[in-house]
Amino acid sequence: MTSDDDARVTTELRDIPESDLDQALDLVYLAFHLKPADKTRAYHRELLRACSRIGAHDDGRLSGVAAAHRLTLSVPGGQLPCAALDFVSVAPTHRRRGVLTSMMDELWRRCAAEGRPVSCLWASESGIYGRFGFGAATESYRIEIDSSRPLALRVTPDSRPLRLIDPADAPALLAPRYDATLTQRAGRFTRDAAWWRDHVLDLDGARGGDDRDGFGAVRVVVLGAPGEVPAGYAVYRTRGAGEDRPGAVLVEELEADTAPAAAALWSYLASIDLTSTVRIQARPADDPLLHLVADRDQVRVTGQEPSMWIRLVDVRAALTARSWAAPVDLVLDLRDTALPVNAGRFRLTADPDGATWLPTDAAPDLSLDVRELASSYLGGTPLRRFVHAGLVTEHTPGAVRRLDAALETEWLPFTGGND
Ligand SMILES: CC(=O)SCCNC(=O)CCNC(=O)[C@H](O)C(C)(C)COP(=O)(O)OP(=O)(O)OC[C@H]1O[C@@H](n2cnc3c(N)ncnc32)[C@H](O)[C@@H]1OP(=O)(O)O
Repeated sequence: MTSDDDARVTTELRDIPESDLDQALDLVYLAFHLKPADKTRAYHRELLRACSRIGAHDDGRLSGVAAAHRLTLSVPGGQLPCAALDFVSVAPTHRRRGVLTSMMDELWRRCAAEGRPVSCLWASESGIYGRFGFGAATESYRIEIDSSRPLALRVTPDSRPLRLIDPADAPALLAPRYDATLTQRAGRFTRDAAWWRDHVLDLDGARGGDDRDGFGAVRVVVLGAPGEVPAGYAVYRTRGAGEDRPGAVLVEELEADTAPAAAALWSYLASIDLTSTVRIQARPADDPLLHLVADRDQVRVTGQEPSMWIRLVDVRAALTARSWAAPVDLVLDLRDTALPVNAGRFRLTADPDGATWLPTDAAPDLSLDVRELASSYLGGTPLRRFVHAGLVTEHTPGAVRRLDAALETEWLPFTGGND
């Protein structure tokens, strides 16, 4: 026991009214040790204003904040309303006394009231959210291309023209190409024009924009003739060489509809004069780039980390909303301590036409926790990895293989670095 454990505080949970947005931001900056520029604060204010906002109060004073963006998440075969948790902060005077726990309970109530079967987040620390039933559901690679020499490729690049466009025109031009990725990969969010402008392209520089580690203004290159939906595009910034560092290209987003289109964009980015390295912040683990290069030593994976965590708030709604790659009929014994309404023994019957999730008394084929189910839900980590790790129990030999085959997706789920 530590002194942290002795006093759970009585927390009054209320909506944070618009008049208290600045007070809420002050608490967020206190918890995250931030001192943002005025335009960044204004950007955060607008983001927070659009969120569902939970305030924890102790003796009338704000001691905790949790906010949820109302987003739509792509899942295999469809899309689901999602509560994307953000701005989670508890005053240092009130930490480890159950404030976050009570805000999470309120979040579940709001998800049920608003019909949001899933919640998601980016974790500031990986140790926090598993206890609330979140599992890491998408993963991203950091990649570096050695562009001091031409990028050697095994496929012929798409020969259509590459054009630099005005970033202000990008939301309208890029949206159709991006939207096509929603059906291809789970783990992506639908975007409106404001989300493109402020969040993805950072046109006003409120997210750090023009001065990210010396990288300059955002550039947008598209592949394809004017008037047609681009076959691909890249959002990037560049930095000239300094005394102790090479000139570099920083890729923030790249989408392409075919391997030749991707090859054309990667070749372009790796051939910009006065740069000798291409840094890519977030790519899917199954990025074709890793295979289409002729010399794999030219492309290095420099980091690998969990990206988005998800929580199946309404397990039945989430499971019956996704598509299934193969028929499966199994009994699952599901643990869910944070949301016991999901817990129990259920028969999952699924095939490519749909799924049912019904309570049963039959003996289970598998026992698992809701957080492992979350990690596998989008087609990310196969459940057998958790069997190997001793976290999922297989009672019927072969059951986990059958469930993995049904959960599998053609492409791994991915959530980009700028979402
Ligand atoms: C989606 C996002 O916004 S991520 C950002 C999260 N916020 C931050 O990192 C800002 C700085 N930190 C904070 O504001 C707070 O410490 C928070 C929000 C992380 C935790 O809030 P608290 O009110 O202290 O959490 P609470 O008391 O409800 O703890 C619940 C449980 O989580 C555990 N826990 C809380 N924080 C952490 C942590 N950082 N690492 C590991 N475990 C943690 C507690 O020990 C407790 O465990 P128990 O149930 O076994 O006793």
